[in-house]
Amino acid sequence: MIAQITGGLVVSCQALDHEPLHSSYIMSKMALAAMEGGAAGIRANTKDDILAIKQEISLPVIGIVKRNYADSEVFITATRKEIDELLESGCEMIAMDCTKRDRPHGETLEEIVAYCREKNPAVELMADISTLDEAIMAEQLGFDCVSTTLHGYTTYTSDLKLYEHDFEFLRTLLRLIHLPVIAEGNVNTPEMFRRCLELGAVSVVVGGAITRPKEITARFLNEWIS
Ligand SMILES: CC(=O)N[C@H](C=O)[C@@H](O)[C@H](O)[C@H](O)COP(=O)(O)O
Repeated sequence: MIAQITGGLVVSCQALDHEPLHSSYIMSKMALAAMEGGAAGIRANTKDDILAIKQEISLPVIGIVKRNYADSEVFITATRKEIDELLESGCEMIAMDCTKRDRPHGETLEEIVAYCREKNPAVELMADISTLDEAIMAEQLGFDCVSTTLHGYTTYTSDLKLYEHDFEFLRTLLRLIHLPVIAEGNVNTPEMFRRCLELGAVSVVVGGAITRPKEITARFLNEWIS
């Protein structure tokens, strides 16, 4: 999948159960619109959404399952249960939280990576990281690529945004990490997308700016109110 998305745009088509567009059918049509617009791949949440998307389009899919657990802050593909669901979805790549935070039920990241590799070695693995240390850990654990997904979304990075200081965090990863680096998180404009590729990101994942019309509407209004 990495070869297919290199130099291209991956569109994240996600709507959680509290969001207005929550529906596998709507996500499949979002994915179709993204494909017709020229996207190279799709990122999607849940087995049901991925199955619906795969019925509609032929693009490769990065699959995740977001699920909250009482005993952990990890919510993106946290345990073997989510890996099983994604392996049944037919997605080409699985993205999972690659932070050092404790996972639900005491499962470890090493165990989950080994489990997934054993069950289907053809499925590529993306490490969703928030810091440089976590990206280094992803290399040691044998992930196929890293994505900046969680930069700004862990308690210890919550005051940061990916685009700050001309994508300083992304530039640091590109200098020090040998795995392909994907830019993801708050890439909100075509200019930001271009900049990430110019800097050397292998690909860019864009979500809300394309597929979350509620957020887009609010952004327009915030411009006037503030
Ligand atoms: C932190 C987290 O839960 N990120 C999620 C990861 O799959 C999605 O909610 C984001 O939409 C995706 O990362 C793309 O980012 P943005 O929507 O900012 O372009």
